[in-house]
Amino acid sequence: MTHILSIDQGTTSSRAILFDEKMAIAHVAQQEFTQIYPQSGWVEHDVEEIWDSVVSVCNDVVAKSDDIAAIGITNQRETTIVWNRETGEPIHNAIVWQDRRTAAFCDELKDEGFEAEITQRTGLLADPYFSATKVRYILQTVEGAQEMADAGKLVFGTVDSFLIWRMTGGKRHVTDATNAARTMLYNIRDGVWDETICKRFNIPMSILPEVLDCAADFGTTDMFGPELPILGVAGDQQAATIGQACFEPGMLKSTYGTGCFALLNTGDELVKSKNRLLGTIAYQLDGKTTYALEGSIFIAGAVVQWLRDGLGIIEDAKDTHAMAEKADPSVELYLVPAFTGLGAPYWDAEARGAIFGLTRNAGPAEFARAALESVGFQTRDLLEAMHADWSGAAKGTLRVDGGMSASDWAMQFLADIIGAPVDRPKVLETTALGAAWLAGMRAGVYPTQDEFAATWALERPFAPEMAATEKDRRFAGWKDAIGRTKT
Ligand SMILES: Nc1ncnc2c1ncn2[C@@H]1O[C@H](COP(=O)(O)OP(=O)(O)O)[C@@H](O)[C@H]1O
Ligand SMILES: O=P(O)(O)OC[C@H](O)CO
Repeated sequence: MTHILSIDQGTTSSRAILFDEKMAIAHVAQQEFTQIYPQSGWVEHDVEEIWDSVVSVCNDVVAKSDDIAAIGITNQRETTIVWNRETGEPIHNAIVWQDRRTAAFCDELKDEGFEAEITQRTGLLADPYFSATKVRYILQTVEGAQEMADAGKLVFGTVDSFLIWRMTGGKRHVTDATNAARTMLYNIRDGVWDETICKRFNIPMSILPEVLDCAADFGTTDMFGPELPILGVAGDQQAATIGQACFEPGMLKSTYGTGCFALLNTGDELVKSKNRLLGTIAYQLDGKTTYALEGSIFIAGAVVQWLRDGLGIIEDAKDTHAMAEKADPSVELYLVPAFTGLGAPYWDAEARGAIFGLTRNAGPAEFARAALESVGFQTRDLLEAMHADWSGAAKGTLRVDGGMSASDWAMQFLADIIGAPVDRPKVLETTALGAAWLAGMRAGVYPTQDEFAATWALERPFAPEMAATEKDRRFAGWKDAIGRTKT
C-alpha cells in the first residue's frame, strides 16, 4: 500500500505520521525533546536534538511501509536556526518562537517608527515572536558570525528549511511561502525577501532560503533507503488550516495546543488589521497566494499543564473536565494566563499572569474551570478583533483542533462564550494531514483541493447554549481582568 510520510516538527515534540492512500493514519511515532530556558523569557532548542528526534521518529514509521510516495513537512514556525554553509553545523541553539530576548530591540523599532514599515511589508508587528530579530541577535552575539554571514558562509532557515537542508545532504536551501511569511523579512504582498527590512537588521540576503509554493519540489532524500521526494511544506498553523480544509474566504480554524492560533481565510485580500492581528499567508498553491488574518495566543493548553506541573492540582489534563463541572458557580475566578506576556490582540510582552475573584471558597475545581474558561475568553478576544477588521469574517462556524480541543467542557464553553457553533473534526491530526495532503496531492496520490475539502468529517458539533446576557456579563468580567493585568 502506498503511503505519505508527514513530519510534524512541533515546539515540544517531533512526530512522524504515515498516511495511507485514503488519507487515514496508518502509523505514528513521537519523541519529545529538551526545552532549554537559559534565562527568564528565553527559550532554546538543541538543533541536533531536534534533528535526532526527527530521524528517529521517521525511521520508526518508515520501517512499517515498503512504498512511500512522498514526504510532507510541517513545523513550529518562527523558530530560528543559523548554520554553516560548508559544514551544516548550527552556530547557535535554535531560538524558539516563544523567546522574548529581543524585546528591547523591538521597542527601539517602534520608537523609530519602523513598525509601520514592517506591518506594511510583512503583515506582522515589531515583536520578538518572529524570526528577524532572532537572526540579528545570533549574527551580533556569536563571535565572527556577522563577518561570516557577510561573506556568504552562513545560512538561515526556519526548522523546515534546516530539515530539508540536512535531508538533501545540503543540496537544497529552500522554504515555503507560509514559513517565509513568519520571518518578518518576507514581503508578503510582493512575494519576495524584503531588502529594506534586511538592511535595517543588517541581515545579508544571501543567507535566506529560496521560497517555494507549499506543494513543490523541495528536493529528494535517500536517508530512508530509496530516493524519496519532499513535495509539501507549510508552517504548522497553516498546515492545520489546510488540514481543516478552510479553503473559502471567511472560513476559520483555531488550534489549541501549547498556545492557540486562529487563522481566518481572507482569500486574495491581505487585510490590514486595525486591531493588532497579523496578516499572513494561509497557503500558496500554483503560484497563487491565499492570505489569512491570524490571532496568536501564547498560552492555551499550557495553562492546563501549569495546573498539573506548576500547581499539582490535577494528575492528567483530562481531570479538568470533571473539576470544572463540580466547581462552585458562585465563585467567579478570572485567570489571565499571561505567563510569557499577552499575544494578540494586546501584544504586551511585559504582562504576567494574574487571577482575580479569589474568595475562601476558591479551590482546585474553581482554578481548573477558570483555566479552561481562559481559553474561551481569549478566543473571543480574537474573534471580536477579526470581525472588527473584516466584514467577510461573518461566516459561522469555528473549526477546532489540537490537543486541548479534546476537552468537551472547554469546547462547550468556547461555543457559549463566542456565541457561535464550534465543530470538532474526526481527524484531530489536522496539522500532519495538511502537510500530507500537500505532498500526496503533488505526488498524484491524493485528490484535488475540492475533493479533499469534501472529505472533511465532523466528529462533534458544540452549539452555543449560554444566554446572551450571561455571556456578555462573563466577557465583561474577563475584559476587566485583562485591563488590570496589562502593563
Ligand atoms: N482533555 C484535555 N483537556 C484539557 N487540555 C488538554 C486535554 N488534552 C490535552 N490538553 C492540552 O493540550 C496540549 C497538548 O496539545 P498538542 O496539540 O499536543 O500541543 P503542542 O503541539 O503545542 O505540543 C497540552 O497543553 C495539554 O495540556
Ligand atoms: O508547535 P506548536 O503546535 O506549539 O505551534 C507553534 C506555532 O507554530 C508558533 O507560531
